[in-house]
Amino acid sequence: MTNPSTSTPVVEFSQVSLAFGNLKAIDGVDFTVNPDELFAIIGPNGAGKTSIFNVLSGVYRPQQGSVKLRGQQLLGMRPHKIARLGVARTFQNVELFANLTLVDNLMLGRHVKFRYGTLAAIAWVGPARRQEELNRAAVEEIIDLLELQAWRKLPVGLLPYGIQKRIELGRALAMEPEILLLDEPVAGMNLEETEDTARFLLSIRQEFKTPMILVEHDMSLVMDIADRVLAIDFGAPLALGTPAEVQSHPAVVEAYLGGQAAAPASGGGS
Ligand SMILES: Nc1ncnc2c1ncn2[C@@H]1O[C@H](COP(=O)(O)OP(=O)(O)OP(=O)(O)O)[C@@H](O)[C@H]1O
Repeated sequence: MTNPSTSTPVVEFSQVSLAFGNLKAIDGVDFTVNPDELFAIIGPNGAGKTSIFNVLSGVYRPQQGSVKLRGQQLLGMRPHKIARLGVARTFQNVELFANLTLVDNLMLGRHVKFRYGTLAAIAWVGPARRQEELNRAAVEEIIDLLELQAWRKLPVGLLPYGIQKRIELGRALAMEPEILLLDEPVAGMNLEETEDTARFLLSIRQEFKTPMILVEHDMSLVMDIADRVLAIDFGAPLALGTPAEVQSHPAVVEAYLGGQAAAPASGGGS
């Protein structure tokens, strides 16, 4: 596409370093995420993947570097402001309102982004009413896309784990994010649930064109669906490229397997 707004990177993460005392959680990490891109970050336990998400969402403030969302500097902004600008996130552990239903959880995702004046909301007039109709339509579209129709009635805390993870994905999507951060979306899932999740992530990209950053230990998922992969270890970048390039990169092989065999294999426990 030639439209400049679509060729500008959505995320520019430049020379970011973050230390806790002597421990370098992120050490000179650089990457960009392009519109429509499904970008993955891999690395052994403690490599710094969640810290990168925490920097992107404003939870951690790095000592060095720059983090831009569509050209706008995010460093120094509070997490709720960054969320409202369009950085949405799912967590390693499901974080939903357990007593609320699917629709209410998704509507809360909308309300993070699309607020209106308190008076208008109380009086339920004009823009507030119109916005709420739009919110509801958007939520129904997500329920259809993620095939969640069967799970409308019960509080989400009573639903199977894999469904809760899917609802959490739906809630992040309900914010119509500029970028979706997915922290181990298939952790704890069986093979069928993992394959479903891969399918839903590809559908999200196709239908909503939402750029995503995926942090995941399941290498077969990353290799199957990511456009580009960044591998890190001890906070520092090891390799950046297509899944095939990164999988066979000597530094990546060394980090995962001590150089004894070829490439991060499929399955967890990386
Ligand atoms: N708030 C903190 N205070 C001190 N150290 C921290 C903090 N957050 C992260 N770290 C450390 O920074 C390093 C990177 O942690 P991080 O959670 O980002 O790794 P990760 O790649 O996400 O690991 P995992 O795959 O196990 O989730 C680790 O050594 C971790 O102990």
